[in-house]
Amino acid sequence: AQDKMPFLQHALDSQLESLALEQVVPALLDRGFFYVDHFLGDIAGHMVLGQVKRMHSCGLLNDGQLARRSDGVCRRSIRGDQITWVNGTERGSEAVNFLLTLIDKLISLCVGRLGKSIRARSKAMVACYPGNGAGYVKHVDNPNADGRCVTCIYYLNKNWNAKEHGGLLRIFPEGKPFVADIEPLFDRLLIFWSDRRNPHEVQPSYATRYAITVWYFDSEERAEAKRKFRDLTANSQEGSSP
Ligand SMILES: Cc1cc(NC(=O)CCC(=O)O)nc(C)c1Br
Ligand SMILES: [Fe+3]
Repeated sequence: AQDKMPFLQHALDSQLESLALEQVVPALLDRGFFYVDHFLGDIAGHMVLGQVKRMHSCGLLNDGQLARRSDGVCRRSIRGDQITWVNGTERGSEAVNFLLTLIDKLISLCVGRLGKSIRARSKAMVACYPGNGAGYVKHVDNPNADGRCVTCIYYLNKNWNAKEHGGLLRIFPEGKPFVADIEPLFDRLLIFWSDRRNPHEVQPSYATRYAITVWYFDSEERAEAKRKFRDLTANSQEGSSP
């Protein structure tokens, strides 16, 4: 089927393959995170940005869901992003879908060498920090083996200047004497282990800050997490019946 593939598609695939094998895998194994600029290229990148802006302008991005405290106070300051979840098949998210297929290809090219069996991912979370100084407190994406093993974030912010706009993603690599400050630049793809190796925070943002995140599941860990969850709810059922 290779010879049937148009030249461009073939060239694209081999570019992704060398990105995966020569850059992503070594960086993830050595440092635990990696980012690449110009992932889609200007034209496709702008198409994704346009679709995200349209989602934002038609009010699709709601305030990030927060577990309400017992006193009902919603810690808006903890998480200031507005989000929506897309799977890419919705009308108006075709460019987002194209992005997701490329990230899927890139990750699938890496998994063999990462010693992980990644066969599934979350839907895509489209996030917007409105630029009112909101950020996201330091946290670990997957602190308790819920199955998420790799976090991929695609940034969409043209002419971002952290000195003026803040909004840095600061990663605190576990056990390392340094932090990594990553600017949320247009057409930048960031990949990192979702577990305790990479606590991270979004510093207060003073301009509109868009990002699209997907989480890839390690199938063993995911199955184990589901089993634990089933037991948990099963027990709680027993507990509740008189
Ligand atoms: C919903 C949700 C969002 C995020 N987002 C970030 O960490 C921000 C990354 C960035 O925009 O640079 N993390 C978790 C663990 C959950 Br859950
Ligand atoms: Fe996070």
